[in-house]
Formats: sequence, structure tokens, C-alpha cells
Amino acid sequence: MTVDPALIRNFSIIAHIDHGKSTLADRILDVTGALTAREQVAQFLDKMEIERERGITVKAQTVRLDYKALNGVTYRLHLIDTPGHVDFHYEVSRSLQACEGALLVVDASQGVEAQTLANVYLAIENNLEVIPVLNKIDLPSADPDRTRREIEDVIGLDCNGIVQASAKTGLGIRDILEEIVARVPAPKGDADAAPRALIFDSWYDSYRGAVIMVRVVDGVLRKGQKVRLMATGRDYELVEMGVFAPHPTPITSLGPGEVGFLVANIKSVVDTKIGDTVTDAVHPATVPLPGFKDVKPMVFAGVFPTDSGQYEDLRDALSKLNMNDASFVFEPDTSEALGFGFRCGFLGLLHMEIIQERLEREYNLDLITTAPSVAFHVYMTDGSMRRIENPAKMPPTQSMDRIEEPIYRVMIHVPSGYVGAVLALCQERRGEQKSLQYASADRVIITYDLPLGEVLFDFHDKLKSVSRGYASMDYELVGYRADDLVKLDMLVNGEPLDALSVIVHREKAYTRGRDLAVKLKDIVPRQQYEVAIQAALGTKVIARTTVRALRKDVTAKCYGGDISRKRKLLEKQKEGKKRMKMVGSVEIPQEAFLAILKLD
Ligand SMILES: Nc1nc2c(ncn2[C@@H]2O[C@H](COP(=O)(O)OP(=O)(O)OP(=O)(O)O)[C@@H](O)[C@H]2O)c(=O)[nH]1
Repeated sequence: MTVDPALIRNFSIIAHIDHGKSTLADRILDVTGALTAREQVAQFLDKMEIERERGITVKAQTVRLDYKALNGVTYRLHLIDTPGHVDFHYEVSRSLQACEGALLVVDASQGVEAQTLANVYLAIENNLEVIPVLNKIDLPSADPDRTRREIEDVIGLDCNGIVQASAKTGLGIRDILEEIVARVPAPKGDADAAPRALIFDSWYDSYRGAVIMVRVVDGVLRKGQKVRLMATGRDYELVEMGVFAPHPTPITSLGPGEVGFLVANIKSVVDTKIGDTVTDAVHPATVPLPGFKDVKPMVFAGVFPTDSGQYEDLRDALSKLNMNDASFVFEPDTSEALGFGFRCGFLGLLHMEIIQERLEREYNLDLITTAPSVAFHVYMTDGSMRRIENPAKMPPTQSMDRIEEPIYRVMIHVPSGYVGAVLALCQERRGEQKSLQYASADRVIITYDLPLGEVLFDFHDKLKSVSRGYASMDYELVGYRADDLVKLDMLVNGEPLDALSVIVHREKAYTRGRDLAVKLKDIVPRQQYEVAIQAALGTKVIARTTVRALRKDVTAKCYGGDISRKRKLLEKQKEGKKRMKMVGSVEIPQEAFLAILKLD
């Protein structure tokens, strides 16, 4: 039985990170009586442990709730939980496409921030009814009037009768639900048309294979039906359907406006592309739902096992993770310095950190990860274009016409007192200013086009430090631009550390080369002989440092002393060695590979 679309309300919660999205979702589950008391303890919607620890939502999860409104009518609400971080921009936009409305949660003690605005723009692009909510009004520092003015001035939303809520104490939650019922439009769709359902999430289940979450737009999907995924053109049989209510509950059909999951013997999530349309295989729809895009990874890094014996384990772990997350890619890679490993591509830095952490924690692997790099568009003298994701694979200079790098439009929110410092930082990172706007008397929105490569190098940390933590940012890809880019190599006793090669702007190559050489000098352990560290552009050495030879045995000072202390020292050395790699005759610790990221 499908539900009368007039009684359905599909909505998401959008917010800047930490403004209380997950907590509010939990309160909504409480009020609709969806969870038992014990379940209420945990944040139900953030399912993975790693997310809970970091306090971020990575994978969208959606629940169906029945809410009896004050008018006595029971409405069916689908709460679509969107990922909160900019790396997952496209997934957020597809989740929003599955809704008619969005709750815009703004922390009343913080006000409007970069991701508040970025998410609102996405919601507006998707024609959603946006309902602003002031959260955390229980905090003494909450300033509802100021925040309200900001929402009106910066976003242009009418804040008359805005709900003041506290997801912590439960204040205002019913008011929010009443607003949803009253203001979010009911879904429109043609029940008799060929079915079209939007895929907005998918994950891997070891028993079922790929599971896809859909929002039906037109027609009806039924258990047993043969369906087609329009982007890939593949057909499958719907063997199982269900909803999260909030626990998985089997169903037999989904009609217009409804949201649920499908299981269809699909082996891998790689085949279930976010934004794709599910239709009937026998009588397919002619036009897919709008907005499908094949997302490409933007950040690349080499991942190598410290112990070469773990290569196969690493491959297994990557394959398993990839079954659940099709947005990262990997392929075998070899490095002279690091041996056999994989080149991985991620949506962004946070995505990279999450995967890295899961590999180390869930799969117990000891890894060395190289400095992240962007994908360059390299135009050759013969007119062809190559996408280069690994600086070590850059073609020889003479065969290249130009190198183009990805440019991000970065939107920064900052109190007016820090504007100068933020502008200086953006200029220093080769930014091009696009606009500077006052959001209110003391808050400014600065927009810059910046090379992604410059954003990767601790831009966010720097931004936080020059603004004492007050600035927030959001970004999106706007295109590629040519610049005077060169490949900088680091050599240890003449042997290239291919894993440390980077593509940098020529003007910055000298400083970066010198800084790196100095830093490496402190990190490369002293050996029995002198070690030369050089930075080079092609064959031209631009900086050099020397690690002097070792004079004493480390244990010598324990001579005559306590034998257990000596053992401890040796053990400590062994521990340190675990993360070492031999380069020619020199041992390089993992730290060296990260040093490049942390240059001051
Ligand atoms: N005092 C107070 N704290 C709140 C309220 N709502 C949320 N918090 C706290 O704010 C922090 C962030 O809340 P979350 O619900 O995790 O925020 P989020 O927006 O889901 O964060 P991300 O998942 O990182 O996007 C947590 O420590 C919450 O306990 C509120 O109404 N009042």
C-alpha cells in the first residue's frame, strides 16, 4: 500500500558543522516515538563509530516517521540526513533533491556561517522550502535577535515567527514538526507514469550486496519488479524493499513521494551511482531525473604498507572499503622509495583522512601515506591533454605546453576584525579575490578563487589560526587554470624520494625546497656516514642540507648501567623503526613524508 502523497513531507536538516543537526534529528525521533529509551542514548542517525568520535556525519541515512499533528491528522515524514562536510557536496545536493523542504538549523550563539550559507544555496537551487530554526537557545551566549537578523540580511529568509529551539533540552521540537507539516509542500508525482526514483545514497551490506536508498518521483516500484539503473543501463530484479522506521522494515511497494531502500543483487556500490534514476526495465521512462553527475576524486595520495608483507592485506582492505564507498578510487602504484602500494583518489582531505584512519584502525594496517596532490590537466606540445594525479608521473618539461590546476571558489565567513589577516593569507596562496561583502556590521563574507593545491596545504589550519578560530569556510570546484607550475624533487644522497615530489608554483619552489631540505635534515636520522639532502627542479639543485655522520652508539651511555634501561632504549628504537623505509642506504621515517604538509 502506498501512502496518499498529500500526507507525505520529505525534508532534510541543513546546518553548519556542530550547529546541532544530529541532536535535533534525535529529538525528532523522540517526539515521534520512534525509538525506545535505551536507543535514545546513542545518536541514532550517525551510524559509524568513526563518525561518532569525530562528531560528523559521513553517510546519509534516512528515516520514516509517522507524526500525529495538532490537527489530528497523521503525516508520514521522511527525514533525509545529509552529510555535513564540503567534501560530500554532491551527495548533499542529491539528498536535497529528494526533498521538498529543509530545516535550516542555525546555532543562535554562533550565527550564520560558511556552510550554513553553502547549504542554503543548494537547498534554494533544488527549490526547497527553507524553514529556519534557531538552535541552542538554552546557551547563555545565545543571541537569538542577532542571529535572526543575520538570517534575514544574509540569506534573505523571512524570520517572522521563527522557531526558537534547543535540541539539547527538547524545547521547540513540536513547533518544528508543526512547521514542517504546514510549510513543506506535499510531493507531486504521477502515480501512473513510468517509474522514476532518485538514488541519493547507497552502501554495501555483506548479505545483500549493494543497498540503494531512493526517493520515488513518479510511478510505483514493486517487489519482484525488473528495474533499470539509467546511467549504467543495467537491469536488476528488486528482491527486497524496505524503509527505516527507524529500524529496517520490509515493504512491498513505494509510490510517488515515498522514500525507502532497494536490494537487487547488485554486487558493488560502484554500480549504484548517486544521482542516477531507477526505472522499470520493461517500460522504462524516457528521460532520467535531472542533475546526474559522475563525481571525480579531487585529492590523490599514495598509500603504502610500512611492512611490505602487508601489501595483500592492504589490497583487501581497500577493496572492502570501496564496496561501501564508491567515491574513492585506488590502483596499484610503485614508488622507488616506498615499494609497492596504491594510489588512491578521494573527494577531499577529510575524506582522505577518514579512509586512512579506517584502514589503520579497522584493518590494523601500518601505513605510510604520501603528501596529497591534486589532479593536473597537462597539455602536451602535440595538443593532447593528460590528467596527471601523481607528481612523480609528470611528463618531461620539454614535452609539455602548459599545466592547468584545479581552482576552487572558497567562501570565508569571518568577523570584520580579521579581514586583513584572511586577505593576506588568500593572497599569499595565489588567490584571486572575487568579492567582499558585509553580512552584518561585524561579519564579512570573503570570496576567493584559490588553487586547490594551495587549499590542501594546511589552508584551513592557517585560516583558523589567523582568525583565532572564528573563520569558517566552504568551497567548490569552478574550473582549471594554467600557471607557472614546476615539479620539485627531493633527493637523499642522490636518490630521489619520489614520494615527496610535488608540483608547485615556480616562485614558491625555492622557499619550499629550502624549507623542506631543512626540515628533512632534522627528521632523517643520523647514519654512520654523511647524508646529503637536496631539492631539485629537473637537474638543477636549488637547495641542500647535510645530515652529519653519527659518532656514538646510542646505547653507549648506558655502559655499566642498568641493563633494563638499555633494553628499553633498544625497544624504543625498534618501535621508531617500525615506520621507517630504506631509501638507497638511508632509513627515512614516516614523519618525513608528512613534513611537507606541515611547512611553516
Ligand atoms: N547547549 C546546547 N547544545 C547543543 C544543542 N544542540 C546540539 N548541541 C551540542 O552541540 C554539539 C554539536 O551537535 P551535533 O548534533 O553533533 O551537531 P551536528 O550539526 O550534527 O554536527 P555535524 O554532525 O558535525 O555536522 C554537540 O555537543 C551537542 O550536544 C542545543 O540546543 N543546546
